[in-house]
Amino acid sequence: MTTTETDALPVEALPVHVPLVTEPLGLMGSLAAARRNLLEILPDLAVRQPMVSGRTGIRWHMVMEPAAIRRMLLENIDNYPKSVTTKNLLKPAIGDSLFIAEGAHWRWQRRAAAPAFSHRNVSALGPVMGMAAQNSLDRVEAAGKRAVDYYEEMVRATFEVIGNVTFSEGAQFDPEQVHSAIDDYIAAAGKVSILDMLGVPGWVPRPGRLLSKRAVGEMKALADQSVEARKATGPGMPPDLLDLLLEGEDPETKRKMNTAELRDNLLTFIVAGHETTALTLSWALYLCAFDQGVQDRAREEAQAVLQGRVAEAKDLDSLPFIRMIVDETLRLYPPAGILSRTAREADELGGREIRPGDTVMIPIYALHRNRLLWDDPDAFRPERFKDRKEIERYAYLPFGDGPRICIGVSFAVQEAVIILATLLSKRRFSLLPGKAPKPVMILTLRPEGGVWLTSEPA
Ligand code: HEM
Repeated sequence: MTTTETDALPVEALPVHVPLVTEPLGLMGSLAAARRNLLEILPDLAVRQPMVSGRTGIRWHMVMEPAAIRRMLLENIDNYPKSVTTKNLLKPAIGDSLFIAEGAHWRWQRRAAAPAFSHRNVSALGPVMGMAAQNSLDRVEAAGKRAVDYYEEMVRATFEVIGNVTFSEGAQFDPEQVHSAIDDYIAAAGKVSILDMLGVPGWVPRPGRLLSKRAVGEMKALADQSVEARKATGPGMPPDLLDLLLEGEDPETKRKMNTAELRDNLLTFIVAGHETTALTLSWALYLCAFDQGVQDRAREEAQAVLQGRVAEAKDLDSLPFIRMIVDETLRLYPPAGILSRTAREADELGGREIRPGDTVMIPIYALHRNRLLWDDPDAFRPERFKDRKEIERYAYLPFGDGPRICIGVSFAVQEAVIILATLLSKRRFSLLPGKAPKPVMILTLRPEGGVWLTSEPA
């Protein structure tokens, strides 16, 4: 790692980051780099300029200018549907669900699913999140002084949450099986997407297609079982995500989801929801171990509010510093590191010509570290989020924005704050020397090698 001239801090004072490329890589170089780590194809210019354009088989643009991003995600959204690549990649797994659908088919699904994610309904899921936090704490305490990989631990905790709010207890399903099916799929699909994104022709063989087919079949069968079982048993009290989705109806067209649509959306929530939140949590724990001063302050806040109990949804407003840590973690390590769109018609973004068919990317990782938009962008400073009004809206996009903004924002933030506050109130986390995680992006931005930390009673 090197220091750049605009980094005000010496490199050892900065949490892990990836050196971006300063020389053009060419097609073969890009391919090789992209297979290892998508962040390694990001040009260094992307953190210094408002826009970077190029051609590797197809014309592409990376947009880091807030006004141009606003145009893509809001004002001229119809011109920038999710890229063909994203759709081809995800459709076999999650059908034409909320994440992928466009136009009227997207709108009615969004309206039908929205109530399930309202503040009131998400708050009611607090106890499920608290239980997962307690179970995670129990495992961490049982490990004693032994180092634990918190990436794996957090995947386990968030999968417990999403599993409990979507799958019926009656359905014969094994969480480990669903999880490994999703993991296999993502691993295989990630390799495919990179080739597609760079415009490599369709005849070049893509690895892993067979594997992903099997994994997809397993996932679908499990989700179908769950929907049918819940239809038979009826809703629980309070209703969980699956109950609310079963009840969900588009207020305009009165349309309700059939079993296949329910299943596809359920899988969407599982795929979109659990690993992203686990990544946020594991990177947050890494950052707290990296900066013990921040960790101490967070612990004081958590202990004062929780008084020895597990965090609940109602505590969220009383845990502002923990929330700032979550926000700053999502800035430094946004789980969805790159959003990709395909231009439908000619347009202009940031003064540049956009042609129909161009790939237009918002590299969130680079946007969040752009020198024109952030002070000391590579430094970990939760305080920047003290006053949210100070943050330029289209410069900070961990959840996207506009009509297609993540439907699960409050779900994810509530879950992350509950689990982080509970863990920090009871344990002190420290880095394991020589085991720094490396930010690697395939589909999501993961800590390669895991987040290995030791912990002791706080
Ligand atoms: C920290 C955790 C999360 C992050 C960082 C995240 C990030 C994102 C981003 C960036 C998008 C927009 C993608 C685009 O515009 O191309 C998105 C959309 C979406 N997310 Fe999340 N997400 C998280 C958690 C969740 C959870 C917990 C759920 C559900 C339980 C969820 C469900 C969805 C769905 C369904 C969409 C598509 C919405 C639409 O197009 O109408 N996400 N997410």
